[in-house]
Formats: sequence, C-alpha cells, structure tokens
Amino acid sequence: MSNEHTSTSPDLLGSSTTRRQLLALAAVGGAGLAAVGTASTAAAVQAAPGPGTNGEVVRLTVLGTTDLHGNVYNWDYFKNAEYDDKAHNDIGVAKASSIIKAIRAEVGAERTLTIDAGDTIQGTPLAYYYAKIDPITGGSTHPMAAAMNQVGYDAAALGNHEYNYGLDTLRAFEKQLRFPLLSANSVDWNTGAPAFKPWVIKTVKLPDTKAIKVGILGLVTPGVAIWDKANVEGKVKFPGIVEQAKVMVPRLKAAGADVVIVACHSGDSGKSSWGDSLPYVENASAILAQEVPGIDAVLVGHAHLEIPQRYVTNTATGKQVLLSEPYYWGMRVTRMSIDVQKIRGQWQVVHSEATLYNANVAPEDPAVTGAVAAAHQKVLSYVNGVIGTCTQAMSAATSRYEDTAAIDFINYVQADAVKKAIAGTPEASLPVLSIAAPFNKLAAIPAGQVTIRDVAGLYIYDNTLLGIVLTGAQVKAYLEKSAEYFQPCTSTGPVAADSVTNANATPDYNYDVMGGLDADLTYDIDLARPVGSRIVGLAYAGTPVASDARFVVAINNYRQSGGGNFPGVVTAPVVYNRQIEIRQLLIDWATANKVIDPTTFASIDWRLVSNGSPITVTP
Ligand SMILES: Nc1ncnc2c1ncn2[C@@H]1O[C@H](CO)[C@H]2OP(=O)(O)O[C@H]21
Repeated sequence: MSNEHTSTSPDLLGSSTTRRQLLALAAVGGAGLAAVGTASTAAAVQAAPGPGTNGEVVRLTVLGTTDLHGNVYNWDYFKNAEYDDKAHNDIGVAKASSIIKAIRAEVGAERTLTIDAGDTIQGTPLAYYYAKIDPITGGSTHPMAAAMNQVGYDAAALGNHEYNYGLDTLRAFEKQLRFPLLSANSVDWNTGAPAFKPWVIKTVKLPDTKAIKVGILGLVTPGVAIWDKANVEGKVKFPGIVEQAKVMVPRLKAAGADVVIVACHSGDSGKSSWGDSLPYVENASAILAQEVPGIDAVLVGHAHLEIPQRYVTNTATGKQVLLSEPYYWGMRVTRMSIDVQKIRGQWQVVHSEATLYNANVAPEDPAVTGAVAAAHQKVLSYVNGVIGTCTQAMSAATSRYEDTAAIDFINYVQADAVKKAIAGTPEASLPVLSIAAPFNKLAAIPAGQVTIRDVAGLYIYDNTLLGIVLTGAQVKAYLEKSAEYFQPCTSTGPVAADSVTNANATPDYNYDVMGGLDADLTYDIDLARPVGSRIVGLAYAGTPVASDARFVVAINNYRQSGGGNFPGVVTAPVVYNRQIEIRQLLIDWATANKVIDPTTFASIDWRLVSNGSPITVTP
C-alpha cells in the first residue's frame, strides 16, 4: 500500500488509543469484529455459551501467519519498488509483527501464542541470497530467522518450500530460530522416527488459575515427496496429514495438552494437484478437522487463500473445529480467540472464533526491519546489478494465451543447456524441446540494461533442470494435458483472457508452452474441440510429429516429479539432471552472452484457434 502507512509515528503501538485504532482499522472478516480492542474481552467471554458452567472461562489468543515466503519488508524485489497490488495489500512479516504486537498488548502477552504455518525460507531474492549466494550453511544469519525471532513466535510448521534448498540449509535455519520448527509428518526414511519436533506444549499460567497446556502440532502437505524428491529421497518420508495426526494427536493429549492447535501447511479444499502419484491428500486441513478427534483449531496454510473463519464438525465428537487461513506473504494475521473453561477439573474449549487483520494499515515494526536492514541492502545491490542488455523489451504479461519472447527465452536457455550437456551421449542426435509455464505475468525484461532482478522475475520458483526422453505420442499427450488450462471457445473473439484461461481453476503455473531448439515445434490449440483432442497440426521443423519419434525434453524438477500430474514424464528416461537451478541458468546465460536479442530465439509457434481460425484474445 501507499507510503502514508509506513511512516506512522513511533508511538502508534505504544499508545492504547492508536493501538485500538490500528486494530479496528485492520480487522477484516471473521467473527471477532465486535470484540476488537477490548482488553481481556471479559464481556465476550462471559457471553460465550459453555456447557457445565462450573468454572471460570479464560480466553486464549492464538495469532497466526503463513506462507511468508521470504518477505520481511513491504518490498517487491523484482520491481525494485514498494509492494503493491490491485487490492493495495501490503506484505512482509514486519507489518504483520506490528499487528501481532498490538494484539498482544491489548489482550496480554501471557495469554497469547503466536504461530506460523510454513513456507518461510523461499520466495524472494532475500531468501534466495541467504540460501545460495551467502548461504546460512556458511555462517550467515537468515533474515527470516532474524525477523521471526524479533516477532517472538512460539512455533512454526514446516512448509513444503522449507525443503527447497536441501536438509543442510533447513537444519541451519532451524538452529537459528528461538522457537521450534514443527513437522509431525516429516519422518526419518528408514526408521519412521520424527525428523523434526512433531509438537510443542506451551504452558499458559495466569494468576489464580491452574496452568493451561496448549499443544501445537505441525503438519506439512506430503507433496514434498514429489516436489523436492531430489532433496528428500532416502532421507525423509511424508506420511499423510490425517493418517499421521491420528497417531500424533492422542500422543499430544497423553503428554498433557488441554487444547490442541494444528499449524497445518495444507489448504482446506480436500483436493490434490498430483492425481494418483501419492496416496495422500494435498489440501487436507478440513478433512483433518473432520476426521481426527481432539483438535480444537487449525491454522491453515499452503493454498494462499484468505479464510477468516470456518468451522468443521468433527465426525467422532460432534465438536466444532475452528479453521482460519491468513492469506500469504504476511498480508493478513489470523487472531483466534479460544475460550477454555474448567469442567470437572479439566480445561475444555467452550467457544472459539477467528478474525483476520489486514497488515496494510500497519507500520513496519522497526525491531523487525532493524534486524534485517543490512541483509535487505545487500540483496538490493545484488538484484540491481546489471548483467547485460536486451535489444527489445520482453514481457510475460500475455504469455498465458499467446506465444511470447519471454517464455521462448526460458525454453531456449533450458534446451540449450540440455543439448550442450548431452553432447557425446547416445541421445545427442535427438531433437531437443523444452517446456516452460507463464508463472509470473508481471515479469518483464526491459529494452536496454538488464539486471539480475529482471531475469530472476521470469523464474520465480527454485526449480532445477532435467532432460527426459519422450516419444512423439507423449509430446502430443503432454500438450493435450497442458491445453486443459483453456476454456472452450467457439468464436474467434475478441474474447477476454480471463474467459478462456484457468479452466477448472487450473493455475497459470500448470499451463506449459513447449518449444523446439534447433527447429520450431509448431501447433494450434483448438478451443472448439473437446479436451484431449485440441492439439492440431503438431509439427517439428515443418514435418508432422510421428507417434514413435523421439525427443529430449528440457523440463523442470517440479513437473518431472509429478507436479501438475502431466502424463508420461515421471517414468520417462532421464538423460540430464545436474541439479542446476533454472533461474541461475538464465542469469548465467545473460551474463555470458551480454546481449539478449529475441530475434535469435523467439518466433510465433503456437496459437489459440477456434475451428481452425485464430482467436483474438484481449488482456
Ligand atoms: N514449478 C514449480 N516449482 C515449485 N513449486 C511449484 C511450481 N509450480 C507450482 N508450484 C507449487 O506447487 C503447489 C501446487 O501443486 C503450489 O503451492 P505453493 O508451494 O504455494 O506453489 C505451488
């Protein structure tokens, strides 16, 4: 959001009036709006219905963030500007921290717990720099550790992206935290023993009451086994969320937890993106609440959605389980109010509710930005370093519905790297193709000087490159799968981009464009034809692709290991896998070649058509 909120006077969090104003302004959605700004919310607590009202009702507050993805400042490293979007959200744990500290001051830090649901150490050049350029395994401090220690979290769950840089980086990060990293379903490959702390029990001790023990359990989407196979295979296994919680929740209860909160890096939709590749559900938070008895609330992550408050009824107990998901990148903070009452000598949850707070009205917490300022400056110099020039601007804005030079550049560099690497091998004579997805519509390489940040923006994921062998029939099947991204269209337009894309909520990152290196791979995607037979006129070097033709295809590790459930790729022979990051390949290519000239690699090779005639798509 705009600057006006970032330079708020320093007493904002110290004065109770301004603190209340901040919280009142920030509250969005959920049930707790009426209670905003009240100290111990005694009135709300008394009004809360409680069975067997034989004890005092105590309100616990659980604050949550998720999917911070390496964001501390409200800063877009790819644009080199303050972060902004259509809704004027603000990002970064520094702003979330101000909300967290304001709520703690309102309700009392002694009755407040702060947790995170994972995906912390990947996602920005800030995170990348401390994984790869000045790695924390070499002794530097991770900015997310410095920032989160300043916030004072009680625990954080591991997200799938915590595994992106391998176990050594993750262990180094874990050591730098002053709170535990939890993951009950990350277990040792051989023994099945927990690879990380499965839970932590926090004791809330208030004057004149018996201590309340709050168990926090961490769970991660088991997709890590697919997406980060190269980092975890033979080392860490990922049992299903529900399956493992059925084992762990009773143990957590037996260990003394009165209240059980799950920090669950898994969405609430009940769906998976991996088809049958794993026997577990990717987004299992709601199923977890429904099927596993004994859980009181779930802080949901992974799906990057905004869920102020959702209740799921547990089938076995009939109890309402509270779910809340605070969007992503620190844009929101979840505030859960959990009312507990002593019933027959046992603390029990009698009422729960949740509210989200929008961090865009908060100032950045100077304690957090201060701890990360030097790292932020270093990374700004790094990403703004000039590595070459580009003869024509290349924008990815339209790349999900038309052939663009930006995606051609990715495919060219990938295919070129694979071709060079397989020289002298039996596959060297095969034509090389490459796939790339329009991950980031905002990516744009300008004409003139090109910086690391320009190139890095084209490839936001930390994928590595592989080369696999596919037949002509498999190439066709792959493109048919990719074409499922489009909605049916029986006219030639003009049609709006949003009305022909993202069919069945398929995300942009699951639409792949395929291109050839030494000759063009050309095809039409006919949206008037049924799914499964939309690819028309598939040809390589102008000759129709035969079913039994063979190609080497440059592909990212996410796709090759089953991400997006594309056919043929998981079992295809691998001819190249040097574990080199695609983003780094792009940066290295630009650095070595100094000039990016789209006329040397870009051409229009595929188009959207309806009954054979090109469709005009408007942005
Ligand atoms: N190429 C990719 N590399 C790594 N992660 C990816 C890629 N494309 C999508 N994702 C992530 O996979 C998840 C859905 O399957 C989804 O959750 P995420 O981890 O937030 O980012 C997305």
